[in-house]
Parts: sequence; C-alpha cells; structure tokens
Amino acid sequence: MLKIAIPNKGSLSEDAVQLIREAGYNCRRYSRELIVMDNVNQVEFVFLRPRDIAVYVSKGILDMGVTGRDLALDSRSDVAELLPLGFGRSSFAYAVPAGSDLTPDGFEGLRIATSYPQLVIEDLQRREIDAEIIRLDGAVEISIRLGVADAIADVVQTGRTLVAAGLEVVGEPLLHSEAVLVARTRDIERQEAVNTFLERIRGIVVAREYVMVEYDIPKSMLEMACVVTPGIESPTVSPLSKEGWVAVKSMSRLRDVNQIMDSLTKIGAKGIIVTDIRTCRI
Ligand SMILES: Nc1ncnc2c1ncn2[C@@H]1O[C@H](COP(=O)(O)OP(=O)(O)OP(=O)(O)O)[C@@H](O)[C@H]1O
Ligand SMILES: O=P(O)(O)OC[C@H]1O[C@H](OP(=O)(O)OP(=O)(O)O)[C@H](O)[C@@H]1O
Ligand SMILES: [Mg+2]
Repeated sequence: MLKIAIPNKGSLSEDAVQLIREAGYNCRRYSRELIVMDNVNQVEFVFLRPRDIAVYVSKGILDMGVTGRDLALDSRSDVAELLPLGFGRSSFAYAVPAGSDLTPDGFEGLRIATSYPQLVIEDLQRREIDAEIIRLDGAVEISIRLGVADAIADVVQTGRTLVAAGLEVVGEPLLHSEAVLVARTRDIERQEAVNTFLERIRGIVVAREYVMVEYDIPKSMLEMACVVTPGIESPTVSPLSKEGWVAVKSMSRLRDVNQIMDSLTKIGAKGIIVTDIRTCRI
C-alpha cells in the first residue's frame, strides 16, 4: 500500500487535500484523524506537520509527501522534488525596518530572526557573513520591534504582513517556493503505484494551467490561427458545413487566453469559446 503524507494544518493543507481529491483519491478528514485509508486506490494518507514531512519521506517511512520547497530544503532531508504543485507560492526573503539602509551584505554581527534557520545559515555562509540566528516558530515579523532581532528572513506572499510590521524586503529572495510532491529518490518513479499517483496529480496540475479554446475561422486564415493556438501537438481542425470555414480546437495557456482571443478576433475568428479542463494527460 502506498503511503503519502499531507500537511495536517497551515497554508498548504486545504489546497493539498483538494488537489488529491480532484485526482480521484479519498483523503478527506472528517475530524482529527491522522490516517485516512483509500481502500479503492490502495493508498494510506498520513496527516503530518508540513515541516516534518520531508523527514519521514527521506527515511523511507512514507513513499511521498506534499510539503513546501522551502520546508523541504530547510529540513536538509534527502528528498527529490517530483512535481511542483502550483499552489502555496511564496518567496523567502530578508526584511529590515523600512527606510533603513541595511542590506544582507551588511548583516555581520547582527541578529537575524527566522523559522528557517538552515536556509539562512547557508545563505550567510555563501556571503561569508557571521551573524546570530534567532530561531522563532512564527510571527517573525514582530521580532525586530520587540527587540530580539535586527533583521528577519521569512516567507513573503502578498507582503502585507511585512508592511503591517513596518518592514521591507531587502536583497534578492533566497528562494522561490511552492507546494511540491517529494519522494526519497527519483528512482521511486519506477514503481507502478507511484507513477499512477504522480500522473493523476500531474493531470490536475496541468489542467489548472490550461483551457480549451474553440472557434470558427475562414480557411484562408487557418495558418495564422494555428500560430496563435498551436496546441500541444497541433490543433484539431474540423470541417464546417459553411463553405470556406473550419472549426479549430486547441489547448492554450490560461494566463495567455485573453491575448489569444484578441489575436483570433483580429484575424476573423467567430464564436470563440473558452472552457476549463478538469484533468488531462498530455
Ligand atoms: N502566506 C502564505 N502564502 C503562501 N504560502 C505560505 C504562506 N505562509 C506560509 N506558506 C508556505 O506554507 C509552508 C509553511 O507551512 P506551515 O504550516 O509551517 O506554516 P504556515 O502556513 O505559516 O502555518 P501556521 O503558521 O499556521 O503554522 C511553507 O512552504 C510556506 O512557504
Ligand atoms: O506576505 P503575506 O501575504 O503577508 O504572507 C506572509 C506571512 O504568512 C505567513 O504567516 P502566518 O499567517 O502563517 O503566521 P506565522 O508567521 O505565525 O506563521 C508567513 O509566515 C508570513 O508571515
Ligand atoms: Mg505561519
């Protein structure tokens, strides 16, 4: 039976459960269960603190897990990233009081508060800077005002928490993070049950990034239309009963869809319809 870890709380938990459920697995908790069995698919889902997931996976106790890239790297566990999952996106950056001229290269001898000490230790080593790490569990942004740190390194998403604390990001982010599916080694992909899980999850992740674009266009403009919507292999082109016209169907990137519709309209496309894709294999 495949054993897969899911975050039991925090920013990644809900989205991880939703993704795995959309991929056809039963991993719904009704209360505070630590384990949910999916007997149909022969998978055991184990609910763990996201910070601990890479540790269990690296020791081979669990086959795979959903965690944050930042958490996996900070744990220094030997795990491989099988698939980025497209949610829980954030950066990990230094921040200092707004308006101060402190930069990371000037952190020598200062106190840096963080919940991700390994990431910071490694970055400071690269910069050859000797600073004191103050390890905190959360609410790191308040630590400067409370006098325990001079600078912080923390997760930044919208940046609102930093602004509310009177801080600003300084320097390039140490890391761009998102939720990831991790395993002990990439060799694990050779196992059939693992591959099935991976492909089902990938189907949902990819489907969320694409839409299906359908439209009618004069045959004379088909070549240009295929440049605008090249699809994955190539677009599907079907005849229309109207002489000189064809219908085109093509997967396109969700983020480009409005520009695509503008371009198609300019070259004479009619009846453009865009629909979501639930899941896919490409
Ligand atoms: N505001 C956020 N937006 C997106 N991702 C976030 C955010 N805060 C934390 N994360 C990501 O969530 C993971 C950390 O999860 P964790 O559950 O430990 O902390 P949390 O989300 O801050 O929850 P809590 O503070 O309730 O324990 C990391 O991968 C981190 O990058
Ligand atoms: O850039 P933002 O959109 O403001 O998000 C970033 C904040 O979100 C998380 O905090 P959380 O609410 O989990 O509290 P915590 O600091 O106690 O972990 C993270 O640790 C940052 O503090
Ligand atoms: Mg937090």
